Amino acid sequence: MSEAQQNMDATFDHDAAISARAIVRDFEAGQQTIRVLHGIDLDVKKGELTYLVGESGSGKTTMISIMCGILWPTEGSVEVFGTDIYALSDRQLVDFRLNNIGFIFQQYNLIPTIDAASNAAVPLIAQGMDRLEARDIACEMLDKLNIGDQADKLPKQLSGGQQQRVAIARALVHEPKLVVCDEPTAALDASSGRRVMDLLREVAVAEDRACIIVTHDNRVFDLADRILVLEDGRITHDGPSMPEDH
Ligand SMILES: Nc1ncnc2c1ncn2[C@@H]1O[C@H](COP(=O)(O)OP(=O)(O)OP(=O)(O)O)[C@@H](O)[C@H]1O
Repeated sequence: MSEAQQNMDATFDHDAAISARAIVRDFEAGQQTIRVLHGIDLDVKKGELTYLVGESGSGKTTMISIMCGILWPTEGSVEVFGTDIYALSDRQLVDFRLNNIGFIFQQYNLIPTIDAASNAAVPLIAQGMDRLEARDIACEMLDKLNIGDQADKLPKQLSGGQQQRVAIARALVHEPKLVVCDEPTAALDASSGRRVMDLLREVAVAEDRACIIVTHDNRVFDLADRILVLEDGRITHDGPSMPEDH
């Protein structure tokens, strides 16, 4: 192990759900290189609902994409449940994500040709579960999200908020240890938004699990255990509630 690797290793919090160190991310824009993240150190603790909050363009989506193994950092390292994810092979990383992480993104990415229950069952089927058994479990999750009666409908027959709840069911159905969400309540009214956050807490937060949520939604800020504020690619606040000047 190199000296640099040893230094990096010493600084990881191996007991965290996510431990990110010195994360830099650059994007090429024409002739220019734009630095979007400026050396972020960040731990997401098990048993907590953590929010990542910040203005549009501050780097939130970039940061969570790096933390869950779908966007390589330009510099830095990320451990998820003690595994250095960018040291894995591509195949190992795909398997790691499938078995450990549930995603809820701004675009719901539902498969248009299959119904809501089959969409929600996708992670279980990918893990090898029998289709009918997977569908039953998916229907239970749709019920918890108050859209059990929409199970047989295609995505295009659902409203935006209903499609979002199918995407949420798909993220939670295989009970992943880490749930990563980008604006999960954006398309929902206030009471549905709080219900989703309650469900995320119920399913995604436990002694050995964690959930990190990017949100602008000040209607649900009081439901977080911990709030991180990102400004221009740097963490400027880390505490149990929003800073007073926001
Ligand atoms: N693939 C890309 N190529 C070039 N620039 C990018 C790329 N992805 C993101 N950016 C830039 O990086 C910056 C941060 O983007 P990011 O989506 O992470 O912000 P955000 O805080 O999630 O914003 P929002 O709240 O609007 O979703 C923006 O200036 C964006 O234009």
